[in-house]
Amino acid sequence: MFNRINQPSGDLKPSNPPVILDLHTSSTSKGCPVMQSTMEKSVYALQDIPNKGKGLVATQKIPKGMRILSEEPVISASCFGIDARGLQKSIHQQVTSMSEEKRQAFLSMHNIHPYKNDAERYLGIFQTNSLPAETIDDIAAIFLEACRINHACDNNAQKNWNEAIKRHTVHAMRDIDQGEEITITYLAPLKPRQVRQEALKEKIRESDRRLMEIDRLDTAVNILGMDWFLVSPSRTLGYFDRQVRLYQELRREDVGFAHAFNMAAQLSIANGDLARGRIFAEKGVSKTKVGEAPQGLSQGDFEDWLWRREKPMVPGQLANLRNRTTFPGFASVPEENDIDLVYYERKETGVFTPRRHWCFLGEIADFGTSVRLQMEIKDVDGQKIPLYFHTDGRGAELPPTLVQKGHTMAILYAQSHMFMSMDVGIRHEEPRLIKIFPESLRNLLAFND
Ligand SMILES: C[S@@+](CC[C@H](N)C(=O)[O-])C[C@H]1O[C@@H](n2cnc3c(N)ncnc32)[C@H](O)[C@@H]1O
Repeated sequence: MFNRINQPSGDLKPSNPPVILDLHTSSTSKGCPVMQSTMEKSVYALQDIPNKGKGLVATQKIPKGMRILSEEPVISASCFGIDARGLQKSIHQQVTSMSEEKRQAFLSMHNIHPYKNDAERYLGIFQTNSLPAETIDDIAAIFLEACRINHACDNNAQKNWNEAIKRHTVHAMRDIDQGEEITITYLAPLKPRQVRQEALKEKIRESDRRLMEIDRLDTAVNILGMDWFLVSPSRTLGYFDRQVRLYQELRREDVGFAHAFNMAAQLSIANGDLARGRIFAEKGVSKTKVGEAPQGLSQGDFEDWLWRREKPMVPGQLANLRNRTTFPGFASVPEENDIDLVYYERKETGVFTPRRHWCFLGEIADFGTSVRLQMEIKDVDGQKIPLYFHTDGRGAELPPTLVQKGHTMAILYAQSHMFMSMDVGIRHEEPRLIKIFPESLRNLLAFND
């Protein structure tokens, strides 16, 4: 079997003087074509690095925590349960079915293994460069850009396979200066499945502990009753301070996070501290995902939108796809674990059911199938979210001709779901509630207009 794949072995050849190559053009340099990354704007370039071959170098200052790249594999293979011949065949097939541009980029990668033919050469490149691409099962993969990152013991970036979006991501672990090489560590070996599962469970337990503490702090404020902001203001302010920190630790700077700032603003203003009140209110607003306010509405229609007043539909009236109450962006769909009374009402039986219809529209930006159909979809605000099919057919019930990039999904009663990876998206379970339009979202809105 091949080397443990996240530890490419090093050979220290002297290299040419540095040549900066923009990874985001389709130009070639020294027979080394490069691929377009998923990022809008590159923050790195491929460059010759003395004694290391090539590597990625920051083209601008990269702040700590920033996602440097997010990339899908071009080749992947299981490390276990396949013999060397089977692996070689699989890699060969994948390389020969690649586009010419990708194949050239693959062939320009480093290879420390001798070879006598194409199949051996492709396998050698795979073995020299592949990275893990599966959290649970042992899949290794080639990423044309991420695999160019060299090792350092004091690495400034961290690699990670993100199971929710099925992409390899690299984040800055500290501020990286312009011109500095981006490095990761190769040394963390893949741990046995049981250890990784336990680590994942521990991560979830830790996250649950923080969420429960946030909830307890909410309860503590509720117990104070109507006059919560007058009772022990500094202690109550401490509750919100703690909530904000917990949200930061959870990396969930979303609605709850903004709410904690808004509560701190109300508390400060009620106690005459207008300076803090204003700062907290501004922070609360800046942390809130703000969708577009509709343009060009009459005063009456604007007020209807503002207060979410619904006008009764007349029979035969076509739905207005621009109506954000009925067709909300992802930031406004209800959370799965909250009972949002804007969307749900309680029936006499005690069960909550949708009080009205809503339909989430999102254009397919990308899709793939491994265990199940999964997509990356872009909503009306341009937000990209993962969509996973947990239907009985795991997405196979959808006509393949319709599952195409650029087509638009319509999902009735969509809810947001937090996956184990902490990514937030849609977990879709009911085939009858989904429809695909063979049109871009932009075209649908244009037809609507
Ligand atoms: C995954 S590749 C990294 C990109 C590679 N430098 C290239 O030109 O494409 C791994 C190879 O890079 C080289 N390498 C990585 N880190 C190195 C280091 N710290 N010192 C020397 N060589 C290194 C070794 O040759 C290793 O086999």
